[in-house]
Amino acid sequence: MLTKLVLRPYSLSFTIFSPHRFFPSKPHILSLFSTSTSTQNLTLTLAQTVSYGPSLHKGTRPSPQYVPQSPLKEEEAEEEEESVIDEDGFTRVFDIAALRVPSKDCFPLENRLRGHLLNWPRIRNIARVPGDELEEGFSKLMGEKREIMDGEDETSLDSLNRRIYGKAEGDGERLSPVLYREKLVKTFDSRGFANFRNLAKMSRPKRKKRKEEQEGFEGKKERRKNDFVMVEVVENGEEGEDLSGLLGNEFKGRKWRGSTRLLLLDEQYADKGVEEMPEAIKAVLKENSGQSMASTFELVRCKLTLFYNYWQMNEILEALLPNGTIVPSAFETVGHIAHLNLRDEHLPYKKLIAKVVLDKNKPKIQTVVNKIDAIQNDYRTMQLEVLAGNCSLVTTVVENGFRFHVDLATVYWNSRLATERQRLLNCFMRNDVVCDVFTGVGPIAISAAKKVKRVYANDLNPFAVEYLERNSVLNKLERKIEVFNMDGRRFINAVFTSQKAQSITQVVMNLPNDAAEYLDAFRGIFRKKPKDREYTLPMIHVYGFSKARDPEFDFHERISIALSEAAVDVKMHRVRLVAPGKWMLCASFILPESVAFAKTTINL
Ligand SMILES: C[S@@+](CC[C@H](N)C(=O)[O-])C[C@H]1O[C@@H](n2cnc3c(N)ncnc32)[C@H](O)[C@@H]1O
Repeated sequence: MLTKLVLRPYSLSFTIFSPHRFFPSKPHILSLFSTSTSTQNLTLTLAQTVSYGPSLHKGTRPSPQYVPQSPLKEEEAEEEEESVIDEDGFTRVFDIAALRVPSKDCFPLENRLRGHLLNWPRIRNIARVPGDELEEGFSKLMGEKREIMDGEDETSLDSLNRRIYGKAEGDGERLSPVLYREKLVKTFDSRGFANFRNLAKMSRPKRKKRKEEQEGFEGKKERRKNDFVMVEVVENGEEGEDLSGLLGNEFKGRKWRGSTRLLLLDEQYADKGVEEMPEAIKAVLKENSGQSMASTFELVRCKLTLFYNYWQMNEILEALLPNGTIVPSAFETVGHIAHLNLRDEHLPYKKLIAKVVLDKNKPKIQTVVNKIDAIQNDYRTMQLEVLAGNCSLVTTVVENGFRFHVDLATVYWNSRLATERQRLLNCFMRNDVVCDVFTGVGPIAISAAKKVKRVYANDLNPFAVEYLERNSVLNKLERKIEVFNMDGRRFINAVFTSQKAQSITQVVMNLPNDAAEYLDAFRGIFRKKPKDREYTLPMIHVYGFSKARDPEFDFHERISIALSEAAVDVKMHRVRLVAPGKWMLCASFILPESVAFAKTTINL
């Protein structure tokens, strides 16, 4: 139990501090956590002592301009048209240590230091250092430089110097633009502008860059759209003056290092010096410094920034929802639609929850809906409210290799029945003829059509029938499916009193609320047929719900009553628990001869 508390540090801080940080009134930008330094420090201290890995309650916030906002009252939340999440409020900066090494040495070292590297979810423990990539030709020269340092070849040093410093400008190679700028900077003094008239122009940021800077917050947002992590080296101020104004941010610091990589070290080494590092790291540094006079490995301090995109859905919702609220963690998906089933306590925050679900599951999820009411109508369609994303409820679902177009506004679909449909399909043989009485958009009928001889598929809902026809064509099975649009009882009567009856071997009745009561339609269906001939009596698969203590017994009773037959040999299968104590069952049995040839029939 203690561990659970420890893993949820936010609950500690929420209990201790005022909840006013979570829900602002208008404007509708939702932020989290107070910025009060003492609060933050205490939160950090608590969090840091109790958990490993990144957390919204650890690290620091990058911007000091954060303004705490007043709580969002429930009435206001209900009025809310659209929730906008303050994504910047989720940015956290972590101080970590890293070994900066030449890129070519990186992978062997990664293997060697594996146990000491940062092991945070979704964070690569190797990071690039922007702006230190080296041109191919130049890296050759760098190679030569090392040789020279070992005292092997002096002419290469000359060539390198000429290239870097323009020592023999005019007689040497042309300087690269970067090196040329570097040279200018070195010779720049208070009279610099007189000597180098173009220098001011060169150091002025390009128009596009300037525009981005002016846009500030907006510009940054654009840059971060798909980013979730950023690693920056914290340059040592003593190393040299900051030339970024002249040379651009990429050339901050004057040391030219060539292509390097950062091996991010475990968070426990964040503030440790070389002496406090584990032996493995010390050994690597020692070996390297022994190899040449200028050590190429160095221990550096880094800032690792995690953005809104990094945090998972539950982390964001835990931070945003009031303390004690159960965080909605699961949802069903139907094609591009995420289907929530929110509790009453979530309703004031429904748009906010939907926005997070959308953000965290894009691009697969494009629309987030919530079920407004229990399914009550004849067509078993759901009353849905679109909470986020596009409003289209028409989508395409792929199930067991078949594609189905569905419009959740007008037809029934339940992805949770996929396994059951597959189980049923496994019961069918090549020679079967299947009769699907409550077919919907055809998930059973269409997949069966691929396997069996023929399918008769029926539904009362004209929209479902339209989609069934479309889906038959979409899956190139329209020739094997005959479609009907009538009430289930009439349909049973119509097919079993026609020539088709001879061939039908399987009947599927998937309308769990009422299907058992439709079984009376089978009474007397063969009564007009000569008794001396042989008939195939179909296997019926009928679905039903039961809340009884013995659901099988209860459902069996209902079937017997509907068939007016005391004992029926039934095979029961529990499909799934649809609610606490409520089972969905499938009963399979061969239609009893006494029922098929009964003299009494129902009135249609
Ligand atoms: C639970 S859905 C099952 C659909 C399909 N078998 C599936 O697995 O997705 C029940 C279907 O029965 C249809 N239905 C409801 N009452 C009906 C009736 N009296 N006659 C025929 N179809 C009916 C509904 O329109 C709905 O498509």
